[in-house]
Amino acid sequence: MDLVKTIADDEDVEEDNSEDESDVDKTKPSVLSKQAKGDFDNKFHFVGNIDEYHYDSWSELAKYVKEKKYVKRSIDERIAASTVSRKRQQDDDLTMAMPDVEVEDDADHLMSESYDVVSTKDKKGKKRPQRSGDLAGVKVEDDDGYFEKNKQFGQISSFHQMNLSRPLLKAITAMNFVTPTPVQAAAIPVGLLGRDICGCAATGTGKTAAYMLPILERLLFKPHGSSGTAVTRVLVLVPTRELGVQVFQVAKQLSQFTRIQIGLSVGGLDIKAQEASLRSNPDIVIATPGRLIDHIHNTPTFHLDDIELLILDEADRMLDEHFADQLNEIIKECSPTRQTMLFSATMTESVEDLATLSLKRPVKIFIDSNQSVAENLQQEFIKIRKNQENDREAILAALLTRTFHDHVIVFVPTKKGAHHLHVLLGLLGIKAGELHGDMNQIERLNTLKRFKEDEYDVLLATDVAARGLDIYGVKTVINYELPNSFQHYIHRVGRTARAGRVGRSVSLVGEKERRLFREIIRNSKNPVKSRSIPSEVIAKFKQDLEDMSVEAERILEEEATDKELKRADNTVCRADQIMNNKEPPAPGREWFEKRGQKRPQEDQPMEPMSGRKKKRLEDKQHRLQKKLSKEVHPLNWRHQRKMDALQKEADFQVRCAKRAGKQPRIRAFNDRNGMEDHSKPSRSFEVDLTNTSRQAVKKLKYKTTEFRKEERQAKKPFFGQGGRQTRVTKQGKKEDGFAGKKHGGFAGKKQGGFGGKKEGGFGGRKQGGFGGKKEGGFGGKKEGGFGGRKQGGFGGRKQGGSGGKKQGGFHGKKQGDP
Ligand SMILES: Nc1ncnc2c1ncn2[C@@H]1O[C@H](COP(=O)(O)OP(=O)(O)OP(=O)(O)O)[C@@H](O)[C@H]1O
Repeated sequence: MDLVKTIADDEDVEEDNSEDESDVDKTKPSVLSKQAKGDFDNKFHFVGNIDEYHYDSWSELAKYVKEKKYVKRSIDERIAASTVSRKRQQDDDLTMAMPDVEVEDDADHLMSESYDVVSTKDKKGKKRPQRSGDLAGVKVEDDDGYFEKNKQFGQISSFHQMNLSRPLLKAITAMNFVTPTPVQAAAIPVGLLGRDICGCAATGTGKTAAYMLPILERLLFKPHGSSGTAVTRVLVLVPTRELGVQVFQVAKQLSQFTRIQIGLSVGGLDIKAQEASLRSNPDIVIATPGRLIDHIHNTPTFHLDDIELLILDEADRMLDEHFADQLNEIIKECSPTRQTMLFSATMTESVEDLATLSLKRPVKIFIDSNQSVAENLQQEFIKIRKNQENDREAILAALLTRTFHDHVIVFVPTKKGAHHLHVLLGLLGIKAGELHGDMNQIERLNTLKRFKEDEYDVLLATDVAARGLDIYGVKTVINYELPNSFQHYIHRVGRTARAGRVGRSVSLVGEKERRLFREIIRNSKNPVKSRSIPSEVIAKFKQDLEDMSVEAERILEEEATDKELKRADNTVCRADQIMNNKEPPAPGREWFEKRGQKRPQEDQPMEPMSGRKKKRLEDKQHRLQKKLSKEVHPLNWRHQRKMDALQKEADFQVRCAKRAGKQPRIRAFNDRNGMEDHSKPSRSFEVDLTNTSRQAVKKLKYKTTEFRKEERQAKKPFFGQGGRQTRVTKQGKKEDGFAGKKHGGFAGKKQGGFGGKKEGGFGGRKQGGFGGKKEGGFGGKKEGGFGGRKQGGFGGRKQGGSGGKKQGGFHGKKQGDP
């Protein structure tokens, strides 16, 4: 019998400290073991080097980027080609001129930055603000009782005190985060408690990790939603695409040792890849409002019903960008029992309103209202005098060539300006990239990637990069011109000196920007510096740039021509597709706002509509349908329109022919048409007969004469060479007649008559009678008779007969008979 062997006292026992994981698992409660299986990556292995932990989040992003094959040469390629040919030309010139002499550049000394004068500008009579407490400048507000005070705040000084799971702590170490930043120390414990947060912290203080860590911890602690199936439980809303991509990368890095799924839904990236990702219901979705609404409406199985955590990042910017309606729509779609965290760099009134609407008894964490620049930012300013405005390019070139060589972001006011500077600096040999709204999202992301990976030394950007962008190691921010407001300035210079690192900003200040300059000085805690570049250096760079301006123009023109050609090519391709494509195009994506029109919200009861309003709406729908059918089936639509016109004409002819075959009706005059009393219409005939007053007799006589005239006219032949009557009867005055005057008639061939083509009658086109378009009789449009529009007879509008408006007969307004 195999008994368990006991160990003898003198026996040597080999020490085995390793735990048998499977045994431990068996002793664990089932929920925990399930969690362990689900959350820890079984393929995980320890690595020897900490650098190996660093996660390449760009590769994760690759699936959302659909690379297009661009035929056109990139601007960098053009600059490189030009530089090579210029250098070759210069070498040739030099060899031809002085074959054996070594040339020393006289201007070499100008390249040394030691010639620049940098002086400190001290503020008069202003004391530096005092730091108070351990975490300077951090406040937890309890202003009006709506926000609750965070009692734990200030007690936490390390991530290990926060009860975070091991995979998260490991990721934090891998990202080289040693101690939490103030906003993280304050927000993470509150977030873990499941409380709503309204956070306000300056730019670059680590807000992303402050909300992402509690999210990840919650997902690890409670792996699946209440239903047990994969559902999207966390939604992070950000205002810009770049920020979305960045938050996605941070989230990926923090969750690298877990199995948490993260999806990205931002504009400009491949929509199909996003749809595929969202259909699998990732745990976290990071989105910009517009694209998210698109997916809610158009991606099957994707919805926000199971959202447990909603994050509104950079809320002030979202409200600035007029996302308010979209935000409301999204917030309404989320479950009302969710936890919400709102973060904003500034606490504006509209942000407070949003907080009141979307948060429940939030804890307000107020670190800094972003009213000053980072403590370790060195601010420098270069004065540009009125006559020096044209020197900005030369000054920038001097700064980038002599002083700030790499990791520089230059903020330029316009997209065009950024592009122009890209070419100029490129020709000077500076490795620069541009980032602005004229580029598509893929180009923008590529530029960012190349700047982050040190392929570019300088990033020329518009304000699109001013907020939220976190690029590791940016040493200098240069403001080519100061922005419009102090807030914008803080955001721009906040791209450097982030998370405790040092940085420098250099701003070119013109005469018109002096007011903002003074405001910056007033608000700066540290003394600022003034830099002046010697005039000979500026002159040298000005000359260099001037020499290159022709080449720069040529490159820009060449690029513009290429673009134009490409556009024309695209137009031809599209036209070709439309011509060849018989199939109706696939139905467009549904969207809640189209061309400024808001889609009626399903969850709101429709207001009762008045009859006129309803009619107008129906008409509009009808018109839209017509337009749509035109867009979708252009050929069918044209055919339909022709058929409608023919049908109308045929109906009209039938009606007229019927009328022509009948004797005109003898009617009593209805005094309702005259100026009589409208209140007693029914007995007017009797009244007329019995009324023996002088006025009544006169009137009756007049009417009888008129009636006889009409009768006589009616007896005249309707067909035949008719033409318009010179003497006008009931229908017209001078030029009209019932069946056209000169060229009219019902059946004329050339000059009137039925079916005449040129000057015909019935159906005549130009001067015809019945149905004639221009000078026709019956139905003529311009000078026709019956139905003529301008000078026509019956129904003519201008000088027509019966129904003519201006000089018409029966209903004529101006010169017609009654
Ligand atoms: N605890 C930490 N220790 C060290 N670095 C950190 C820590 N937390 C965040 N960082 C780093 O600080 C930088 C700024 O973080 P983040 O982008 O989250 O700031 P932010 O407040 O969201 O800024 P912005 O308002 O500009 O978007 C990042 O590079 C991040 O890696």
